[in-house]
Amino acid sequence: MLTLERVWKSYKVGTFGGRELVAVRDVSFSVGPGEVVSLIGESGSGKSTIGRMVLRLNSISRGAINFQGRDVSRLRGNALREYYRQVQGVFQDPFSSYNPIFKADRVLAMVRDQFFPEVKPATWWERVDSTLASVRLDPAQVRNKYPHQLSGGQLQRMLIARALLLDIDLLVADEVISMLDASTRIDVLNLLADLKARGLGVLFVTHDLALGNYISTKTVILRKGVAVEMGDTGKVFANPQHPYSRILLGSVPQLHKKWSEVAAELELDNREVIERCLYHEQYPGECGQPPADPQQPVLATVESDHFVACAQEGNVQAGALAASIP
Ligand SMILES: Nc1ncnc2c1ncn2[C@@H]1O[C@H](COP(=O)(O)OP(=O)(O)OP(=O)(O)O)[C@@H](O)[C@H]1O
Repeated sequence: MLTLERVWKSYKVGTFGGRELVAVRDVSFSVGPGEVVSLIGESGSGKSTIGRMVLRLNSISRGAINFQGRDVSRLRGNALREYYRQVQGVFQDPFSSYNPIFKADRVLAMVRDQFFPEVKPATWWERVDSTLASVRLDPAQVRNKYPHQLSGGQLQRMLIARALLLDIDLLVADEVISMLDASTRIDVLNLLADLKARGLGVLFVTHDLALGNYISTKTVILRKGVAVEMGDTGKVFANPQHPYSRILLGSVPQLHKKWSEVAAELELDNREVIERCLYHEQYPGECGQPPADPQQPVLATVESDHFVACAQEGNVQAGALAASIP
């Protein structure tokens, strides 16, 4: 359904945009129907940039994102409108996604006006009510409310309901859980599991390993814009191969640990001697050096549905080395 093929993103930064920051480097993966794919990584690893490129909120510097066989960056007019009917995003801060002066009713009416003008109002409102009920919202309680009269969890579920009304195929869920309180978190997580069961694909952006492990079928571990390891969630979590993933996933059982503590350990790892590079056991070349053949795959196979990058990828040294787009 959704495929990223060797996607890069660089931002112009610094005074007058004189410097380039490579936020995403040569990342490829796919999301199929009924699949939840977690993008996991620390702050600044490029997770949101990938989500935003999928939603066309950021352009792609190199590579391609295809949805149902069509290059997303080439969609225009009706084809683009149809894309947004099929692919929607929900973000961390549900408050910022609403116009504060629009009641929920008005937002939901706009979906009909924009995408389904042929549906009769009575039929539309029946559809709205059953969709709200399906995300465990009481239509009578939420439809006539302004955003500030609803809780974060209710707003988040409203956004998911809006996406469902569009009958989407793919949801980009960017840190949708982080701002919610504990009981609402479980609700929204269970809702995402329902979506998976209905056959929707979900790109689940998170810095929370336990959440990623709980919800996803596939995991992509990002560091400094590089996918250092990816594959079937069970396999990646049970048998991590990249030095970064090993420390990162080694911290999963210690759920009390703060991200900053894990990050401090990871910085230590940068100075560790890398004993084994599975990637270079499969492909010729030297760790940390760009391959002679740019077409060479960026990940080696660990086992079926489980892939790993060079052990130096994503490290400080390698990041500096590959700072420019070829
Ligand atoms: N519009 C922008 N202009 C310049 N640099 C940007 C822009 N957006 C993101 N970046 C940079 O790109 C890198 C990746 O950012 P991104 O937001 O994708 O990371 P992230 O993994 O989602 O982080 P977080 O979990 O903190 O949201 C960071 O170094 C960030 O500072």
